[in-house]
Amino acid sequence: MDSSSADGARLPPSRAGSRLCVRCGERKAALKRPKTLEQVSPICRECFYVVFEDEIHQTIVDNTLFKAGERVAIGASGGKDSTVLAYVLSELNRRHNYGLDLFLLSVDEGITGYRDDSLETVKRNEIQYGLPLKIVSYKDLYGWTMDDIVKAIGLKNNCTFCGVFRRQALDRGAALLKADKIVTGHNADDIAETVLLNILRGDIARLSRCTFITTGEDGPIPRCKPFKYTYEKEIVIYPLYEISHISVCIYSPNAYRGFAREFIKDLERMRPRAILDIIKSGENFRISTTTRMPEQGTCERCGYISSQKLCKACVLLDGLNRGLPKLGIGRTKAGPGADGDGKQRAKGSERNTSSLQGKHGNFDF
Ligand SMILES: Nc1ncnc2c1ncn2[C@@H]1O[C@H](COP(=O)(O)OP(=O)(O)OP(=O)(O)O)[C@@H](O)[C@H]1O
Repeated sequence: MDSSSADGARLPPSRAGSRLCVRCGERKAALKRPKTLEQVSPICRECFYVVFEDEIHQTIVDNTLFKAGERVAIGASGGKDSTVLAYVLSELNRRHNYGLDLFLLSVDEGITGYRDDSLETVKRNEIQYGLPLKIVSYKDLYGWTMDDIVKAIGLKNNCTFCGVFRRQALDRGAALLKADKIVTGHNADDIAETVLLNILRGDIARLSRCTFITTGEDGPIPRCKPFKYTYEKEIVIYPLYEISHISVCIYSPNAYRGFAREFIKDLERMRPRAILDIIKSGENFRISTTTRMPEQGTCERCGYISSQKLCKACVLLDGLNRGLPKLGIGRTKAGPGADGDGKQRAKGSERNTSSLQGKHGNFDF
């Protein structure tokens, strides 16, 4: 796979041959860990695998992410993060006897030339890792593919639909699997970006929860992020063998998140710790007691978690089915789920946390 984005991690050949790994002191150093460039570098490949996996195990243990006997659905997109997550989690489950039943769960958004390709990767992973795979599709769940939605609405707001539907589709797929938890491949870079984006949008509700390693404990199925402290650059250089499918969604304009991403990459180049520090800043934000937060309830129509009378997915679907696809797009004071008179559940909340255009339509996970 192309690891060029992990710039600086590999030692140039001349220096690689000349130094021993600072961890084992035996093998030749092969790379500088992107996360700890200055401190514990350079190390050999074998030691890199060990520290990479050990850190994830430690994150799982320190945060009590799982209990023995749980059924865990791995959100598997076929991309690098979730592919590495599926591999590492199945290894750690075996090695440390977590006692988990692991499943791959994929959402087929119906994006021709993108998701159909990456689903092939997930199908290969099903065999390679011996994990049962469940695929749920927007077409089956909502009657619309993303290709249909883009035809109806164009490229501008399509990420909003995709993000909202995917979130719920993962919940629905996990319910079909009778899963106790969903894990996703969101990594430290993703979380740092989301902290910044929520600050830039003044979205206090999301800012307060976007650094949580586990979310949705009050919802149908909690979600957790075992890669919360794992750097993207390390995920890129980790794979023991080729991950052939890395592609970018053909419908994602991605502009705003793209700026945040580039900004964080620049900071990381100057100071690798910057990513962890941004996450820490997000964690340490204290919300003023006068800030009223949205009240969590359930959607009157489909029963899914919602801070409005109707959940965002139902509002968006309503618009699509009524030929008014823009209904529910945008951030209105009344909010998409508000009833006719604009009444919300979030009494006087500073901001309605409805649709925010972003990588996945909002800056939540
Ligand atoms: N279509 C999907 N089906 C199942 N899970 C998904 C899907 N899309 C995203 N996810 C989950 O959400 C996580 C973050 O998704 P995102 O689209 O931000 O991709 P990413 O950061 O490029 O991750 P990946 O490399 O795994 O695609 C993924 O790692 C995966 O766990």
